[in-house]
Amino acid sequence: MLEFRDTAVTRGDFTLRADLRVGRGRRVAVIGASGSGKSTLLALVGGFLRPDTGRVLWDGQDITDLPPGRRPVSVLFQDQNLFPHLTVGQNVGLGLRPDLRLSDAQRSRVAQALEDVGLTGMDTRRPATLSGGQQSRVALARVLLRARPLLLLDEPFAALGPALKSEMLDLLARIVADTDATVLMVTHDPHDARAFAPKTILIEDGRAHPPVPTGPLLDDPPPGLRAYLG
Ligand SMILES: Nc1ncnc2c1ncn2[C@@H]1O[C@H](COP(=O)(O)OP(=O)(O)OP(=O)(O)O)[C@@H](O)[C@H]1O
Repeated sequence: MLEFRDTAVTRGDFTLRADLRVGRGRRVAVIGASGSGKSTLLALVGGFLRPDTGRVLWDGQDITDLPPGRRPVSVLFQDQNLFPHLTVGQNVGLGLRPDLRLSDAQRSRVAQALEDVGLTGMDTRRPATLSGGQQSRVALARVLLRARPLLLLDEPFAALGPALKSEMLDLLARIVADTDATVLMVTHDPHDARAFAPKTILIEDGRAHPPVPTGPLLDDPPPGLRAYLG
């Protein structure tokens, strides 16, 4: 379980507060107006920001003071962070070893991850020679290989068209179900939230609210969220 315990962080004149729990293996959307603090919430989990007060816990263990690399977390941002000079296989292999000195068994795992995301045989290509959707798959394969229990997604597929985006969300949901990962996904798109996340954390007026069922929240949104969703 992921737990924010009376957590608060201030950035400039903005303060975000969170006191909530997300169960293991749950998929949760994070929704709120622009500038409401969605990326800030994820940064507290990833360890890119430290709270001014309160604690962040994973499975009862206090991770507040752990640096990002020692947290049980992997992150997928919109900018997929693929290295252009490395091949697809190497980009994925980075999920296992940053120095890319992979054993034969690790190479097999890279090949398997590429197969899982539908990119069999593409391991020697460079990212620039792939479509946007294929590049997203490479980034997803790398995240899968890291196999961390907590997955943070910040508008990961926003640059893709609607059909491709929904295909990627389906793929992600299948893979997440297999791995029992806990997922927090920032999205501006209510369709994505409904399709992917049974529950949603609403961020409003400087507060991240405990997760509530996504459908009812979006069917009858509070005024601020209604204005934002249009
Ligand atoms: N480095 C910073 N210094 C000062 N204030 C910051 C900094 N980064 C973010 N903020 C402020 O924190 C607030 C929350 O930002 P955050 O990026 O978490 O919002 P968001 O909900 O992810 O927004 P968006 O949907 O536009 O990406 C904003 O009001 C922003 O101005």
